Amino acid sequence: MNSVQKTYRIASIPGDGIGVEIIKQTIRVLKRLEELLGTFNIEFHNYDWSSERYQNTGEYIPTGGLESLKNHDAILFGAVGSVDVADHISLWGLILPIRKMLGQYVNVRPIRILPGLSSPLKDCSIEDLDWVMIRENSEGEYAGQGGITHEGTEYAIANDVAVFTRQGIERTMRFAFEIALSRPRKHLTMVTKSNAQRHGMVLWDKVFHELAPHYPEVKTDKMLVDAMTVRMVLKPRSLDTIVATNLHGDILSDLAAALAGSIGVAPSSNLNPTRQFPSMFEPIHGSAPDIAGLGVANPVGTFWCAAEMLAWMGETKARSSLMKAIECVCAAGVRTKDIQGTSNTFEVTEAVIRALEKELTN
Ligand SMILES: NC(=O)C1=CN([C@@H]2O[C@H](COP(=O)(O)OP(=O)(O)OC[C@H]3O[C@@H](n4cnc5c(N)ncnc54)[C@H](O)[C@@H]3O)[C@@H](O)[C@H]2O)C=CC1
Ligand SMILES: CC(=O)C(=O)O
Ligand SMILES: [K+]
Ligand SMILES: [Mn+2]
Repeated sequence: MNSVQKTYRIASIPGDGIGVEIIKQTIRVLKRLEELLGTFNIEFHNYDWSSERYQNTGEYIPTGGLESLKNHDAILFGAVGSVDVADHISLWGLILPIRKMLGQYVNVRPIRILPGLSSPLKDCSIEDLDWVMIRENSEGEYAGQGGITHEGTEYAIANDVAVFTRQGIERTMRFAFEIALSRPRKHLTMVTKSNAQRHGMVLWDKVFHELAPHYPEVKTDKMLVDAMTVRMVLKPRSLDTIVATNLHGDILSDLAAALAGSIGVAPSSNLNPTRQFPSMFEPIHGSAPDIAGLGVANPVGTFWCAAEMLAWMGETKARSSLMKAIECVCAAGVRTKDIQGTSNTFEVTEAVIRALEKELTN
């Protein structure tokens, strides 16, 4: 080992359900990649923040936990959610505080049809679906403001207040314009529901139209979210980079993943573009209680996350090696059931490790 090599400190938070299974396998892949390349070291620090921990101790994140995360280069996250804990408790106990408190204000969700996979859309080729969704990740519909009055009575009244700030919108959109600019087609589609929601969404539209002239090379258009679902299904090729609010981006990215073959292959990067605090990389899917513990979860989305994490840390060669290995394994037909295969999580992982070995030891 070369002592001047860069060592990355990665916090790993497997969480719940299949999160535990896929993070374990992703760490195996990253460790092998580190050995094969020999150009950097990765130090993993495991955090047992889960619903089980919550049930035992009353908290997901212990006192000082968020501070300790800050002392890392990146965070690798699985999923949170358990049948034993209400979903709003688990989300607000773990994943949402990390995104908010670490300033991870954009969620970048690239999606395309990996080699060997197919879209459920008829006649949709690999070239037809290649998108990056930029989701606002710290406010909007998931701001967390609201409350309930007369709880438990027939007069119960509850509200969730969506919060849109000019700064929050603008920083997300600038990021989206930059991503659009970096892609060959330089096309950005902005999504809202500014016909029915007449304040926050209208501000969102306004900021977009103000910023567009500052990016003259980027072709822009605007969609209402309902019609956007139709366009994604019927005219996938007409889309490239997409920017949407927290809720819309959440929903549309699950649809995007399904259109590209499976929710199990889709990655997401919760980025703090200022780099003041670490960014967090997690597959877009949840803890999948219906298949948890069976060893059949698709690990590809989390492997792709690991590739994005390496790129974020500047390891572009490691990223391309890992993506190549993932694509090779998908193309060769070593796939889990959700993408029409018969292999399990471990077998797909082994195949990716073998592909890396083949690629990097010649
Ligand atoms: N960021 C996070 O940690 C997220 C957490 N959740 C939580 O996860 C729990 C389950 O949520 P659901 O709505 O069921 O969404 P989900 O994404 O966990 O599962 C939806 C469907 O996709 C399948 N699926 C998901 N990932 C897969 C993979 N890697 N391989 C093969 N199949 C896969 C599942 O088996 C299930 O049928 C809930 O508690 C929810 O709150 C949901 C989304 C994101
Ligand atoms: C919570 C959730 O569904 C997501 O971040 O995608
Ligand atoms: K996740
Ligand atoms: Mn989601």
